[in-house]
Amino acid sequence: MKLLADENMPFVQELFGDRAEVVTCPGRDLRPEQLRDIDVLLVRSITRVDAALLAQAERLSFVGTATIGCDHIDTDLLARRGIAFASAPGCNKVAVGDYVLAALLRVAEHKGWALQDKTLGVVGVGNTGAEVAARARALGMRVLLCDPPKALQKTTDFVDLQQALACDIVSFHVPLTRDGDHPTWHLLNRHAIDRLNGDQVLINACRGDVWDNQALLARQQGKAPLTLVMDVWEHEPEVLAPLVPHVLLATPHIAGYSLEGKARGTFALYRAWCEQQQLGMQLTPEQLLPPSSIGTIHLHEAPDQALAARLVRLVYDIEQDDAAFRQALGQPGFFDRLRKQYPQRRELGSVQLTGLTGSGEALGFKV
Ligand SMILES: NC(=O)C1=CN([C@@H]2O[C@H](COP(=O)(O)OP(=O)(O)OC[C@H]3O[C@@H](n4cnc5c(N)ncnc54)[C@H](O)[C@@H]3O)[C@@H](O)[C@H]2O)C=CC1
Ligand SMILES: O=C(O)C(=O)[C@H](O)COP(=O)(O)O
Repeated sequence: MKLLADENMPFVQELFGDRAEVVTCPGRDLRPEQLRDIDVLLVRSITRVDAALLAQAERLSFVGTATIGCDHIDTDLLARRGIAFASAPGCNKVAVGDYVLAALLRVAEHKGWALQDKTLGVVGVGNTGAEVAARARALGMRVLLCDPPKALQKTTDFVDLQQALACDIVSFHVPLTRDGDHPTWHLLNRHAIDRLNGDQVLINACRGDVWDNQALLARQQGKAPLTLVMDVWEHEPEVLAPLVPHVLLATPHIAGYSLEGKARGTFALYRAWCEQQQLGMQLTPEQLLPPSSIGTIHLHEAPDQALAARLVRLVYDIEQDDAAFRQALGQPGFFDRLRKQYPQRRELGSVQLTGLTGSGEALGFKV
């Protein structure tokens, strides 16, 4: 049994190594001939799995992506060819929650805002969007939810996109889709961008193509620029460089890059593959993770916005990611290099709060 995995996927050897010969490679450059003798293919979001890539993959019986998004996989093709497929829904939703929480706190500092007076619109209320909504409520924000596919099921109160786009801060958490009843490609188009006011904040931690980046650049070069947080970019790994100086926080598609999130991603594929092979699992995700270097923090006051910002920064400093991005921008291959060499990042939940913990748990910490 031969397994080929993206080199940026941790714990593959630990999980699969006893049962398969594991080889790794850069996911962006995978070529059809490399799949000739491969039984199991494990990828991340940068590998397009389509007819061209699988043209010589005659032995392939399992494809897994250690990601939430699946827009890079031709799942119909896999089904037609009888190749089992697994993704990792929700694997890094906590990391995305941590990222957006850190972004909200930085935005508030930048604008001098008390977040409890502000409204957040969440566009796409699945695993990551719900996580973000919960963190924002813990900060005392009013949260409006926009999810037309879910609104059809009427499970809770939803607003339409126009209402969501009227919020002080709008955070996007939709899959990238180009057709169907609710396509998300350029959901934030020129028309929507033109209707926003200059005091508003937009966050994109889902897929770059959900926002029209050229239209945003035109807006940012005008009289009333928006405050932008961008983890994802149209045409990655390319970035519309002139847009970057107009972005408050710019990062290279790492919102989901906690160690825990990556471990859960690989583990989800391990579980699916074990089920397909009718094998028992030899490890749990917890066994893969080292202890957090911070450990426990004792609080003498319940976290308000300022203390929350300090606590979050101790565990995840989003400004460091932004600074690394700006420093490397323009260097050849900078986007993928930053992702490949991304420092080990732990989730807020790896830190235990004791004492006056207040909303600590809802913010994502362990209490
Ligand atoms: N930047 C990063 O590192 C990460 C990015 N992602 C991206 O975020 C996306 C969302 O992740 P999850 O929340 O886990 O997915 P999910 O599938 O749990 O939720 C997506 C939600 O979006 C809703 N939706 C679909 N079309 C919509 C539309 N036109 N308007 C409003 N809502 C719409 C769906 O009904 C669903 O509730 C993923 O598909 C992935 O592309 C996910 C993880 C990390
Ligand atoms: O899970 C997703 O969907 C993501 O966007 C991933 O967190 C991105 O990571 P890579 O697969 O691009 O390494």
